[in-house]
Parts: sequence; C-alpha cells; structure tokens
Amino acid sequence: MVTHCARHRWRPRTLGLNRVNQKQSKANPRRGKRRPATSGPVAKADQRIGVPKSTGKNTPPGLVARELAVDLVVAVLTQNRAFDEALTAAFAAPRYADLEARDRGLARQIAATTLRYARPLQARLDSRLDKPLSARYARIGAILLTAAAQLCRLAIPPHAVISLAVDQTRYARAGSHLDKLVNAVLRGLVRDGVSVSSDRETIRETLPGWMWLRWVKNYGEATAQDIAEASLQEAALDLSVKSAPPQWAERLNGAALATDTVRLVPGGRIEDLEGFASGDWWVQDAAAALPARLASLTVGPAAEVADLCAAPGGKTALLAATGARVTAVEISADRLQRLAANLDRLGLSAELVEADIATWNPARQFDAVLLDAPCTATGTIRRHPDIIHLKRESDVARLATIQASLLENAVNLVRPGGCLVYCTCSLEPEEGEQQMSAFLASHPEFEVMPIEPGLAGIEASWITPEGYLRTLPSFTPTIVAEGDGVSVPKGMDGFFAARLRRL
Ligand SMILES: C[S@@+](CC[C@H](N)C(=O)[O-])C[C@H]1O[C@@H](n2cnc3c(N)ncnc32)[C@H](O)[C@@H]1O
Repeated sequence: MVTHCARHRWRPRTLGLNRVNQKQSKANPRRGKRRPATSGPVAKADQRIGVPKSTGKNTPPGLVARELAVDLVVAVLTQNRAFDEALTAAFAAPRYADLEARDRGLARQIAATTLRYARPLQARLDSRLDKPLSARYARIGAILLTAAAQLCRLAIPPHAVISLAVDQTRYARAGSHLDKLVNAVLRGLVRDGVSVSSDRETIRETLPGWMWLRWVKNYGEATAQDIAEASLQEAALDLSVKSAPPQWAERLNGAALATDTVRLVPGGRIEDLEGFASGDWWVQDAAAALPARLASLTVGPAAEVADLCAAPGGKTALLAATGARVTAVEISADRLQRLAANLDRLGLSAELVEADIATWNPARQFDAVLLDAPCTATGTIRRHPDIIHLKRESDVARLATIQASLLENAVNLVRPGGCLVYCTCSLEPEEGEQQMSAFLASHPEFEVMPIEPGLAGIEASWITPEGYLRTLPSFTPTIVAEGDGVSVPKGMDGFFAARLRRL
C-alpha cells in the first residue's frame, strides 16, 4: 500500500495541533529524542526494532500488541506473505511469547481491520502527506495505517492510539525521526473527524478494481455489493463435529446450522474450548464442509475415497468421521504433517500420501474422488483479508490452468459408476462453472449429478441451473437451534462444488 518515491520532505499537509520541527529532524533526527522506558535487558529478537519485551514493567500497556499488529501488516503488504502464515510465525516468535491471549486477539483484530480497510485508510493518509513514504520507511507507513484503522474503524481512544504509534515510530530501526510527522498526521485525522464508514463507496474502495469489476460482471452489481460487504465482516467460528451438532451447539453456547455445522461467536483461544482436547470437532467453515458432505452422502459410509489436495485435512476429517476409508493426497510435506497432527488429535485415520495430483498414479480406483483444487480463494476474504492485496487478476487464468491439469489426472482415479466432487473456494467462474463446462465437453464419460435442495442442508438458492453448488459470503445457512441470547455472525465462505458421476 505504501508507494515509493526517491526523494521526500517529511511534512504533513496539515500540521494540526503538533507542529513538526523539520529542521531539528533533518539536522539530527535523534536529538532530544526520548525513548520509552524499558525494564531490564532487551531480548535479542527485540533488538531488531528495540521494543521492550511484553513483560517489561515500564512497557506502555498495549505497545507490544501494536507492534505485533504492525508486524502482521508489514508481512502481508510489504513481504507478500499470507496473513495466516504471518500469524502463525508471529505467535511462535520469542518476542511475543509472553503476550496474553487478549492482546494477541487485539493485535489480530487491528491487523485484520487494517488489511480489510487498507485502501480507503491509505487514501485518507495520503491526502495528509506531501509525498508517500518510501519503501525504506515501510514500517512507519504500516504504523500509520494500523493507527488509522484503530481511529477510523475500531473507535479505540485517540490518546492511546496516537501515543503508542509515536512510541512505535521512535523504536523503528528506520524512520524514528518521523515521530512528529506520525503524531501530526494522526492528530489531524482525529481533529478533522475523518472516518472510514461502511457506505457503498467505501466498501467498493476496499477491493482491487479488477475484483470488483469481475464480481459485477459475474453476479450483477447488487450481489457484488453484498459479496463485498460480507467479505469485510469477521467470520464466525464454525466447527464440524463428529456427532450430535445440536448438543455441541448447546454445550458451546452457539448455534446448530441446517448444514450440521456448529457456529460460535469468535473470540478467545480455540484450544480452550470444550471438545478441542478430546478431538470432538475441528474448525471448518460451513461452506467448506459441504463438498465432503456431498461426497460422503453420495457414496455412503465405508466407501473408498481419495481426498486430493488434502491438507490441512478438514475434508479428510469429515470423510473419515463418516466412516469412509480415506486416502489423503497432498504435495507439501509440511502441510501433510499438519494434516497428520490434526487427524491424530481427532482420533481419525487415513492413508496419507505425499504426491503431486497432476501425476499421482496409484494402482487402484476409488468410489469417490474429492478434488479441492488450489484456487484464488476469493470466497474466503473474510478469513483471509490478505487476498485483496496478494491476488492478481492474472492468477485466475493461471490457477484455472492448474486446476484443469489436476482434473485431467483425477478422472483416472474414479471407478466406473463412481463419483467425482470438484470444488474450489473461489468466486471466479473460470475456477468453477466454466472449468466444469470445459471438462464435461472433453469428458463424455462423466455426467453431472445435480445437487438437490435439502441435501446436506443445501438451500435451493445455492444451486446453479446446472445443478452445481455456488455459495456466496453473503449467504447464511438456516439456524436450526440457537442458545438463549446468542447471536452468531452471518455469512459463509464462497464455494463452488460440482458432483459428477463416471458412466
Ligand atoms: C485449498 S487447500 C486444500 C484444503 C483441504 N482440502 C482441506 O479441506 O483442509 C489446497 C491444497 O492443495 C495442495 N496442493 C496444491 N497443488 C497440489 C498438487 N499438484 N498436488 C497435491 N496437492 C496440491 C496445497 O499444498 C494445499 O494444501
């Protein structure tokens, strides 16, 4: 988001309450600089930016959580890393080891909000800077952006937000002399009552232009607006349970959905919830569970099923839990290990194979083959706000070509009379409906088994004229049971699934 420019004069357009002493900053950026107090020695990992450990007695409250939020935003926006991956790495880092769950949650919320609203927030900031910050000061740009998100979207008291952002700037390895600029720009936002609301224009502004235009072309403007709005929401915590969804919904104080998913209000550590340690459920979006439910309902329990592109194993677990003999195939050794650990916790088993689906050629065929192909994942922006920054329009065609090549080999694995479920979590027809049209045109030995409403709790409005499943983030499964006073979030991932039979 931070654009680059070779030469700069660091001056906010509106100096506001705090005048920036450019001369002092230029002549000796560190002169008269107060470093926030630290207590005790600073851990090695912290020296990178000089931030005190979260345990430090004199560390300003909330500072380390803000540092984590900025690290996450930098990871996505300047290092092009996936948000999930960055979260996992940050939570494992020694410098955040002592951070309490509540602060981790706050950091995650700030970073996710920043990523969701990065475009409109950046526009508000850019209008207050003479020139954009250079790449060298990317971290300062991320400090400004996360602070703006807290001020303009999260309604966190301005005093705390500004003071912590200024402290963070002073700790930064590059750009600590920009503390007054940061102070002035943020104070200006507050003084001028700048907000980033949820009006139609702002919602569109959050998306890259190509994504918005595609959704308008493929779904019409009103639905595109609904999708965009839903994509900005924090997703519910959805669980697939091994059995008895209504009882689990009651025990966990959530809702049971018609699709058999248990939906909870997100918050707190997942590991602390009842049933995690005992392996009674796993986290899986309601829509993401449907392709495996479809495969399982089509071939029945005890069938031989190949789960292709299987890690981290949500669909493998669902198939195994319904009694299928599952072979889970995954190209990445690391991700296959994660899948193994997940199955282990759940007390479920599957044959695990590390292989490339494009060439995997086992000696046998299967009753059902589930291909959850890699895709642009534009249906999962609620959970992965990095997608609106990291995906390019060219990825649609690139991934559609990969999907076609995986499908081409997957067909050989389906026994005659068996079933192939192809799915992606993309909203782009090239990765769904169009992929299937092209496939069926060149594979007369396959026919569509149209999905009927009611199957696996699927609603009529989620089914295309061809009989495919097409869920949108703006859809919500029917709630069949909900605890008293519980109001779970709406929405579901955007998914495409086709169910085919081999003749
Ligand atoms: C959408 S994710 C699958 C999610 C999984 N089915 C689940 O429900 O938990 C796609 C997976 O496909 C794997 N993958 C990508 N290309 C592959 C290939 N050519 N062969 C096998 N696995 C592949 C990726 O490593 C990734 O784990």
